[in-house]
Amino acid sequence: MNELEVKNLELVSDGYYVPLMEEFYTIQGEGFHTGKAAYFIRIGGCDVGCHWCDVKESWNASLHPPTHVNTIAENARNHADTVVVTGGEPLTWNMGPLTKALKQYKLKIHLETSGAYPLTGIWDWICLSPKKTKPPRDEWYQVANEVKIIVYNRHDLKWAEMHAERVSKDCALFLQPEWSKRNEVMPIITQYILENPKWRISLQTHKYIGIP
Ligand SMILES: C[S@@+](CC[C@H](N)C(=O)[O-])C[C@H]1O[C@@H](n2cnc3c(N)ncnc32)[C@H](O)[C@@H]1O
Ligand SMILES: Nc1nc2[nH]cc(C(=O)O)c2c(=O)[nH]1
Ligand code: SF4
Ligand SMILES: [Mg+2]
Repeated sequence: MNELEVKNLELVSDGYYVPLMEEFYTIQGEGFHTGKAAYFIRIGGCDVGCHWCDVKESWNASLHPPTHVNTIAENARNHADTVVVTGGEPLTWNMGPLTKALKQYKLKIHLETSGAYPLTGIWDWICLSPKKTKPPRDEWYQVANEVKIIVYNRHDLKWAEMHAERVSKDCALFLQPEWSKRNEVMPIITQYILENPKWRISLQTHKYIGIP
């Protein structure tokens, strides 16, 4: 690490600054809230290591500028009443300060997480997307509002059921094709949902319509 990278990591250590990769106003493309306008806040830093991750540029936190949570909240308030905090893995960092700053403006705060790290922050909606390389910590199962399993092959359906058994009874259950395997896994998913209708399909609709 060079001097600048070390300095950046020092700034983000308490959660008042976060490594901000990008922020953008778009339409939620996945899961329960698909189709809803939202302001996305993408935070850098992740060492979960999914080989098919579609934002690998987010992984190295020190490449993304430490940004004060009040600046992020100020930007967000001008766009939509819902923000989606994603990454990277946002829970790499203490999410207390960022969620508190967003709440000043009465924004609804949605989270995309793997659940690999401790729960911090105040959330209105939690999408838990478990990963085999670093499975969710116990505390995430009771608070997840939806679980979204990425299906890369047939074995992921067994993996999906393991998580379905652990979430609350109101938790919505989604199977989402891994993007590069979508043509192969779509028939497997559709057949599985017809036989197991507690599951729903989640497509990455933003990729089909060509928006961020
Ligand atoms: C990029 S991740 C960031 C948030 C967090 N690290 C996580 O994995 O939940 C956002 C969502 O995209 C999903 N995702 C990432 N790469 C994907 C891919 N190649 N195909 C389908 N979904 C993908 C993740 O499972 C997660 O639900
Ligand atoms: N439109 C849109 N919807 C999304 N839902 C989850 C996303 C993510 O990368 O976390 C995402 C994304 O990157 N774009
Ligand atoms: S946990 Fe999320 S951001 Fe991290 S590698 Fe996996 S999909 Fe990508
Ligand atoms: Mg995405």
